[in-house]
Amino acid sequence: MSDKPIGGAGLRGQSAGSTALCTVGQTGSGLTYRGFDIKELAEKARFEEVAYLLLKGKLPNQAELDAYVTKLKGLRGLPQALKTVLEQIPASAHPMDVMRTGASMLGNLETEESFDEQQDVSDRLLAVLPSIICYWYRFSHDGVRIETETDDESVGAHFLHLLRDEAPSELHARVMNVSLILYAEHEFNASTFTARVCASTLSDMHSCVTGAIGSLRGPLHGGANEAAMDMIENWKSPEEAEREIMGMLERKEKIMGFGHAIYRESDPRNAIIKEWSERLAQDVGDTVLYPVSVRVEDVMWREKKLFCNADFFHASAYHFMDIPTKLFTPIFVCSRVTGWCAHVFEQRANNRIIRPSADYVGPEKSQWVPIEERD
Ligand SMILES: CC(=O)SCCNC(=O)CCNC(=O)[C@H](O)C(C)(C)COP(=O)(O)OP(=O)(O)OC[C@H]1O[C@@H](n2cnc3c(N)ncnc32)[C@H](O)[C@@H]1OP(=O)(O)O
Ligand SMILES: O=C([O-])CC(=O)C(=O)O
Repeated sequence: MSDKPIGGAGLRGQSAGSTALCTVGQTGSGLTYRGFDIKELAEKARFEEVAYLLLKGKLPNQAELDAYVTKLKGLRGLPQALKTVLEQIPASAHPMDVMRTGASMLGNLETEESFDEQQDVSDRLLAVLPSIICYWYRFSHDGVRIETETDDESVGAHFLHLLRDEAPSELHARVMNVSLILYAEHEFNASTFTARVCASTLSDMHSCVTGAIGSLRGPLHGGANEAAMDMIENWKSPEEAEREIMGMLERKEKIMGFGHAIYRESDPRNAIIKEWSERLAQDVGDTVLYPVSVRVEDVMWREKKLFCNADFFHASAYHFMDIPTKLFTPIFVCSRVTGWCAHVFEQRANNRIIRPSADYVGPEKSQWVPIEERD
C-alpha cells in the first residue's frame, strides 16, 4: 500500500476527538473494544454482551445479560404506522434505503424527547432494525406480513428466523454472532463520524443513526461486502478469478473488500471471518466460491500488497448461509448501530460542535455580471 501524506483530503491521520470505545491498528491483534481484543470477543462473547459493553460501559454479569436479552426480545415489534410505510416501499428499492427510511420513520413515532432517553432509544433501535428490514423484505418479495416478535435468544438468530420462517441451525446462529461482533465498532470510520457530527449539533438519536446508515451504504464503506459478492460470484474457478483480477488491476479498477484507511498490513477481522467462511464452505460442499476468494486474496497481496478488509470474506460467508446479497449491508447496520449509539453518547457527554475549516481554492475576486449579460 502507498504511504500517502497524512492530513488534507480524507482527514487521514488527524485526530478528530477522543474515544474510550475502540482502538484500531494499535494494540493486541489490532482492534479492541473498551480494551478487549476482538479475537477474544469473537471467540468467547455473545453479541448482546458486546452491545452491552459498548452501550453501558462494562461487560454484564449473568443477571444483567439475561435482563438485557429479555429487554431486547421485548422490543422487536413494529408499530402499525411503520409497517404501513414499509409496505409502500417497492421490492426494487435498495435495502439500505429501507433501513434509512425505517430508522427515520421510527424517529417520528418514538421521538427521543430528551437525552435522558438515549439508552432506551438505542436499545429499541438495536432490537428493531432486523425486524424493519425483514418485514419489508418478506412483504415486498414473498407477499407475507411476518410476525417480528420471535423468541430467539440472539439478534443474529432473530434476523435469520425472520428471513426464513424457521429458526437457524446452531452453525448459522454462531456465524451471525461472530459477524455481528466483528462489525459492531470501529472508532472514527465514516459512518460513525457522520453520527458524531450529527450528534454534535445536539440533534436526536434517530437523526444520527439515519445519517450514519446513509454513510455506511456506499461501496467504499459498508457497501463493499455486497460489491465484493457481485464480483466474485461471476467467476467459476480460481484461474478465471486470477485472470479477471489482473485485468482489473491493469485498468486501475478498485477491488472491493480490499485495503483500508487505517490498517496497513492486515485487518484483524479478516482472519476470523475467513475461518468461518471456510467452515461454511465445507458445510455446503462449496468447491468454487471459497477457492475463488482465497485466490483473489493471494493475487491482491502478491500484486499490490493489498489485504482483505472485514468485508471480503463476509461476502462468501453470508452467501453460504443463503442470505440474499442485497441484505449484506443491512446486517452491518444491525450490528454497527451499537457503535454509532455509543459514540453519540460520548459526543453528547463532552460536546463541541464539529465544524472544521476548509482550504479555499476558488477565485479571489469575482465580478458581478447582470443576468441578461451572462453567457
Ligand atoms: C468495513 C469497511 O468499511 S472496510 C472498507 C471497505 N471498502 C472497500 O473495500 C472498498 C475498496 N477499498 C478502498 O476503496 C480503499 O482501500 C479504502 C476506501 C478502504 C481506503 O482508502 P484510502 O485510505 O484512500 O486508501 P489508500 O490511501 O491506502 O490507498 C493507497 C493506494 O492503493 C489503492 N487502493 C486502495 N484500495 C484499493 C483497492 N481495493 N483496489 C485497488 N486499489 C486500491 C488506492 O487507489 C491508492 O492508489 P494511488 O495511491 O495510486 O491513488
Ligand atoms: O474504519 C474504517 O474506516 C472502516 C471500517 O473498517 C469499519 O468501519 O469497520
